[in-house]
Amino acid sequence: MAGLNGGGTSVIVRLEIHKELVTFGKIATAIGDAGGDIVAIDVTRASKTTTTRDITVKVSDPEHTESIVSALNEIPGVRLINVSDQTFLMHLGGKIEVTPKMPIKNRDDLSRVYTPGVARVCMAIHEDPSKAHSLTIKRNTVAVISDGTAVLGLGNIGPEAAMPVMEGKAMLFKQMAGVDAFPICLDTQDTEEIIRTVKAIAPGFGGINLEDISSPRCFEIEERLINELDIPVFHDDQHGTAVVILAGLLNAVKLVGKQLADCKVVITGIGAAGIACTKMLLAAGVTNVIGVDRQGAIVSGESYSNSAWTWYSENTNPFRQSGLLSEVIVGADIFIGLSGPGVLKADDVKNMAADPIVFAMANPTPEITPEEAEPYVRVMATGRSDYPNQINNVLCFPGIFRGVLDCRASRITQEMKLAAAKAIASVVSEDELNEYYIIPSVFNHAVVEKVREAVMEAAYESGVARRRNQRDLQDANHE
Ligand SMILES: NC(=O)C1=CN([C@@H]2O[C@H](COP(=O)(O)OP(=O)(O)OC[C@H]3O[C@@H](n4cnc5c(N)ncnc54)[C@H](O)[C@@H]3O)[C@@H](O)[C@H]2O)C=CC1
Ligand SMILES: CC(=O)C(=O)O
Ligand SMILES: [Mg+2]
Repeated sequence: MAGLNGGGTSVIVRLEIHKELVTFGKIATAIGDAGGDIVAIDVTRASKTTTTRDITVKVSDPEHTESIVSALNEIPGVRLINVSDQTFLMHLGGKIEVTPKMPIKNRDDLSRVYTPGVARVCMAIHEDPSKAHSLTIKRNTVAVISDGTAVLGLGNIGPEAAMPVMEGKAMLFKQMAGVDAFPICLDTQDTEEIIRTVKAIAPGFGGINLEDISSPRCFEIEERLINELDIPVFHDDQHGTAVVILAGLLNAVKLVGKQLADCKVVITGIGAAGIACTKMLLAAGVTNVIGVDRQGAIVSGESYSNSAWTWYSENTNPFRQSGLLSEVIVGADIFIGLSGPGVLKADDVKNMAADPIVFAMANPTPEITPEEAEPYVRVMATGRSDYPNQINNVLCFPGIFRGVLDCRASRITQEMKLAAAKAIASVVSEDELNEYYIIPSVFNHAVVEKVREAVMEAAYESGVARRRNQRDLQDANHE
């Protein structure tokens, strides 16, 4: 099982090879024997006696790299010059940049994009602030904001360490949906200060994507910002995840011939994602949801210091099942993991109802690996890109923000989220649906467009869209 490095990591090994002492075949065999998979070879320098080659090798984790390096070090005639990790190389200097939309070629251009010409545009916005949507980057720009307290499943690693994830989200926003996104990591974990700061920077943005902020603080932060700002605020780990889980489940239950509303669902990790996912399932008609955190199942009648869990205990687990995950999982149709590595055991899957559906979504290491679950599971999904059925909020946030920016929605309603889930599920046709394909690929271009359309439609229906659509404009012309 690949660890933090992820299954697709590769390293580039630079070797100086003494031609008379060793053949490349011997080197390739040594790498192969150590379990490395050579994916590319480049000659970077050659002389009469030596060649220098960059060999790109797929590895599973840092220990694997070590064993390949020691195998190479033992070959006479080979000198190891350098080992570089491609993942780190892709992060050198960060992953995104700001580029102007037009060049400033002369003084005339300068006087338009900057002073004095810009002043007229400033005053137009001053007189009618809604013009900021059409005359500034606000129209197409989202802030991706984290305090670094719940970064992936890595925990409270701080704002600097959270940046690579936020930059990654910004890349995905742009590549998938053409949305310009700024990664912003705050050096405060104080709820009031976060709310104040986000409100203070909001004028330049058309939407706020909160990311990797730990629960229960994330609930208050999001709720207050939704109520106090007039642009959509969306905590991706809650709602993006819940939308994609529902999309996956709609297709998974279809495949196994069950009705979602009749299923017993056990969710482990009752934090940001677990609570939002539960709310989404309740909205979709599921009644028997049991939440399990570190101390066991959440049951009504118990007292919880976390107010979100008090709500949870009053609205879930109708049969008041108590105990550890291994107890409440018995007879469950669906397991959803939003907690941490290795929480679900193969025996637990064995004890589920027929045709078990397991979504083990902790990142980067899931609650159970597909290999462990394989003998007993019918449908298996993870949050990772190196296994089939990747349930990841990247299937939701680009399309949902594309939709809300395009119709200038003031908020994202439950109807818009349900519409997004159904849109994602609909990308997988009846003919295509199978155990290894319940959710479209992240690279399926149909996803963003379908989510955008469904979200805009629901926004108009919910009355939160502020930009008149074509239908309204036609009606207005006929009035
Ligand atoms: N695949 C995807 O798209 C997404 C996956 N996730 C993953 O879900 C996990 C949780 O994320 P958040 O809800 O944002 O974090 P969070 O910090 O708000 O909540 C995590 C919850 O899991 C509980 N937990 C941790 N270890 C546990 C264990 N061994 N047994 C039972 N409960 C345990 C914690 O007590 C906490 O209540 C992370 O691993 C994250 O990477 C989160 C969002 C999206
Ligand atoms: C995917 C994601 O947002 C997370 O694991 O936190
Ligand atoms: Mg996240």
